[in-house]
Amino acid sequence: MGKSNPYKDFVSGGVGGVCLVVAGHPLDTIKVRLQTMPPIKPGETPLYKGTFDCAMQTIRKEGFFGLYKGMSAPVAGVTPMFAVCFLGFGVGKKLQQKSPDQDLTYLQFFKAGMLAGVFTTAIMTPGERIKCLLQIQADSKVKKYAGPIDCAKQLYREGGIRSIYRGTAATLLRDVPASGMYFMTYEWLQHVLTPKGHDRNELSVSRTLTAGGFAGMFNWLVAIPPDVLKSRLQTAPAGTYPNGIRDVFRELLRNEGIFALYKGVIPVMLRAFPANAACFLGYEVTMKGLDWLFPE
Ligand SMILES: CC(=O)O[C@H](CC(=O)[O-])C[N+](C)(C)C
Repeated sequence: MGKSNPYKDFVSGGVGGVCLVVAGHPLDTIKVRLQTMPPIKPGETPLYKGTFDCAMQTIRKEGFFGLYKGMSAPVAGVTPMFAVCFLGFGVGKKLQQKSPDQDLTYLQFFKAGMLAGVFTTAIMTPGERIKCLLQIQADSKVKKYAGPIDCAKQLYREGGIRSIYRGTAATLLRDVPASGMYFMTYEWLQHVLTPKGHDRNELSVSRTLTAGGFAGMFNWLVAIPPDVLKSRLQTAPAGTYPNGIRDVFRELLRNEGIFALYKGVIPVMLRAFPANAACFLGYEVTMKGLDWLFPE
């Protein structure tokens, strides 16, 4: 990414977000279902044996578009969220530069990414709460929520704005370090993959996809433990965890052990690469188009 312009960052980030959702939602559904399936007692078989089984059961019972359940909420939420995220990253970079052409260190990119994580929380938290609740409604006969708007209304009726924003601390815990990792990895790989004597703006599609895909995977390496806690907190009935994420963590350690923090890691990683490769490609292509239409 070159010099940042807040308007262009915002628009290109939004396009990146749409690309990310379309490429990644099916595996996100599997991830949430694996993370929130009921714990098994000795002698019982788990609801899903793994990623493949969860995908097959979903397709068999709900059709292929069962994997796309709850997608309208992320498209509506992820588009502005990625717009704000890339805007936040641009602001974070600008705040650390003494002149617009000054190169940043990787630590500075990490800090700019952390700021992006803070920027996105106001949109991310309700979006994730609604998305997770819709994704775990597997059976259409016992559907509690008709869709994202209905879900938001019911949550508001039940517990006001606090209910809609349940999981804010968990979302910050996930996204601040993860966003730092995300942007730092992308910047680093772009630098590494740019051939000597060339400009990073000339980077090929395949190299942009590679840098974006790995940025997504490194983001999730950091994000997945708080994400497991967040998904459980956001989908539990009201009052289950009076002390929030700490209670979820204690319960998880007691009942399932530390490795449960990496539940759903396979679908997360399978989704992370294509989704974020698509996201950064969407961002870069849009940015190039905007630079062409509105040169600085
Ligand atoms: C945790 C998360 O939402 O990660 C985003 C990438 C993805 O795979 O969805 C990146 N970011 C946290 C920067 C929004």
